[in-house]
Amino acid sequence: MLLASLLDSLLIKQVSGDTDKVITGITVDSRKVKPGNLFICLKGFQADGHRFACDAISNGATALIVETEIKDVPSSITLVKVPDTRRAMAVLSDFYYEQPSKQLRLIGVTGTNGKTTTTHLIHNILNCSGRKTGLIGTIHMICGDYCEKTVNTTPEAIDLQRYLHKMVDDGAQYAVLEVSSHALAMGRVRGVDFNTAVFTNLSHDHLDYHQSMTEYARSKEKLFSQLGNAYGSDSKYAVLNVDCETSTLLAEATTAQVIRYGILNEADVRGRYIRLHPEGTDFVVETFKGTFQLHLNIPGMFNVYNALASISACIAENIPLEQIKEGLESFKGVSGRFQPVLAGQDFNVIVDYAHNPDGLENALKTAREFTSGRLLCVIGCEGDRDHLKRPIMARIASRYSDIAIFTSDNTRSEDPELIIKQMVDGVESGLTNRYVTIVDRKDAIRYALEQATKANDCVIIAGKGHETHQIVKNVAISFNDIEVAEELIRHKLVKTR
Ligand SMILES: CC(=O)N[C@H]1[C@@H](OP(=O)(O)OP(=O)(O)OC[C@H]2O[C@@H](n3ccc(=O)[nH]c3=O)[C@H](O)[C@@H]2O)O[C@H](CO)[C@@H](O)[C@@H]1O[C@H](C)C(=O)N[C@@H](C)C(=O)N[C@H](CCC(=O)O)C(=O)O
Ligand SMILES: Nc1ncnc2c1ncn2[C@@H]1O[C@H](COP(=O)(O)OP(=O)(O)OP(=O)(O)O)[C@@H](O)[C@H]1O
Repeated sequence: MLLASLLDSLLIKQVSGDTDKVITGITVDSRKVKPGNLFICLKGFQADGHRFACDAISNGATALIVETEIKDVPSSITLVKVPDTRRAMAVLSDFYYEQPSKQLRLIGVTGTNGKTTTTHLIHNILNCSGRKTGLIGTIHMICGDYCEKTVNTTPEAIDLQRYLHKMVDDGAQYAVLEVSSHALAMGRVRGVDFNTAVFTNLSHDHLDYHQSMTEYARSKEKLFSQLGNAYGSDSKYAVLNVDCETSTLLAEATTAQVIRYGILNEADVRGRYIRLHPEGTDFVVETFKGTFQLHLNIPGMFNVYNALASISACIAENIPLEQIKEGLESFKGVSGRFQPVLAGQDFNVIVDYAHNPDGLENALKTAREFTSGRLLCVIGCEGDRDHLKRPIMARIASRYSDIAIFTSDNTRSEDPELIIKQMVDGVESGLTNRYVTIVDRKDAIRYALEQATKANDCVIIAGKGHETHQIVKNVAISFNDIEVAEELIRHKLVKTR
């Protein structure tokens, strides 16, 4: 694309140098620059991208977007100064990739918990009903047979627009996206034209980044206030959880039509007569379009909410109820979300991605529903992330399980022992016999599995779900809870036979 026409999309800029040149791609990472690329200098959390301008030029960048002055730039390099490079990145990427969100029906899902599950449910319903749909989220970006691992829940604008463009190229009609609060606060989805925005819930998390729950809620609000603003166009829907009080704020923030779902309160889409069992859930779905009986293959009350959210989003998209039911009933779950480990043992082992207080409490309460024996919980708290949730999560783990094993989880630059100590501080005084501390995660899992002796015992390994690494001293080490548990169970079985 010609640089001059790309720059037309930016309202405020100061340009020096030639704009009559072809841009071969846009990037924010000097290490990924290819000849002819436009390099955008972003101020990050650890580094300032302006510092890498020279590296970008050495790797072949022919134009730079900057926010602050940089010196010694060769005259052959076009320099474009803007007030905010992050905003410019979103606008340029949207334009460079031919505004793909305008060519797809886009459903965005936000909330503290349930984004990955709900997006996968919606994705399954739409694809099963013959509507080609792409997905972008914490685990991966998928479109048809194509799958790419993702780094962030919601990618930076450049990657996000590239993924959407690929979906358009592949003939997708829909895209379903996880929209994190970080992404909303940083403008990663600026200019993205959502048709439907879904809210799951809001509870304590990410307070290292958002500072307060009010600020956290305000960033979620952006998705709903943005609805209908970008490109205007036809009807937009806000799908809100009526049992979560933040929904009131979101309903006030949006001009879109609201569809409310829930269990406890009156709603447009409501779950009734719920029967929970270890392998799943049965319930009746009452909607303004009709009522149907549903069997879900994923357990837990929280998954009833996720299903209701996905039903509401699909109703907003005019999908017939029979097709919604079919898509939900054929859904087998998401990797690392309340995933049973089946390695020949007679007790239950579950790997779950619960990594905040509400998620952990839900996971433990769900496990308790079908555990008449001992419930053991392996749990750690991440380093360099929200310190405040550490004692709360330990309190929940020791309250709802018979033995909580406090261990490490992506400790990053922090001392694992110190994180565990901060967790222990949260255990209620009467429950100090309910926990042990084992720093090494594999040893912690081994201990939990050794404690499970009866068929009605259950081990829940929480926090890392599908992840395939542990970040220790800022270095990623290969580690997967499911594989580790399987290996240890087989070893235990060999020993006991
Ligand atoms: C805190 C945060 O959001 N960090 C994100 C950020 O990294 P950063 O700011 O540290 O980047 P940096 O290392 O300071 O670099 C600054 C700039 O210099 C560039 N650079 C850097 C080095 C170099 O040699 N050359 C170069 O050009 C970088 O590409 C970047 O543009 O930019 C990276 C690239 O886009 C992101 O992958 C990274 O997300 C990290 C992995 C992260 O953990 N983010 C979390 C907080 C996050 O965003 N989470 C939410 C989900 C939360 C949830 O719901 O659970 C998400 O959407 O993922
Ligand atoms: N609706 C819900 N309400 C509360 N907890 C939930 C809900 N759905 C899932 N959980 C819990 O949260 C964990 C993570 O679920 P999921 O991956 O779907 O959420 P997420 O919002 O995508 O999380 P992240 O953005 O961190 O990836 C699950 O393993 C489960 O323990």
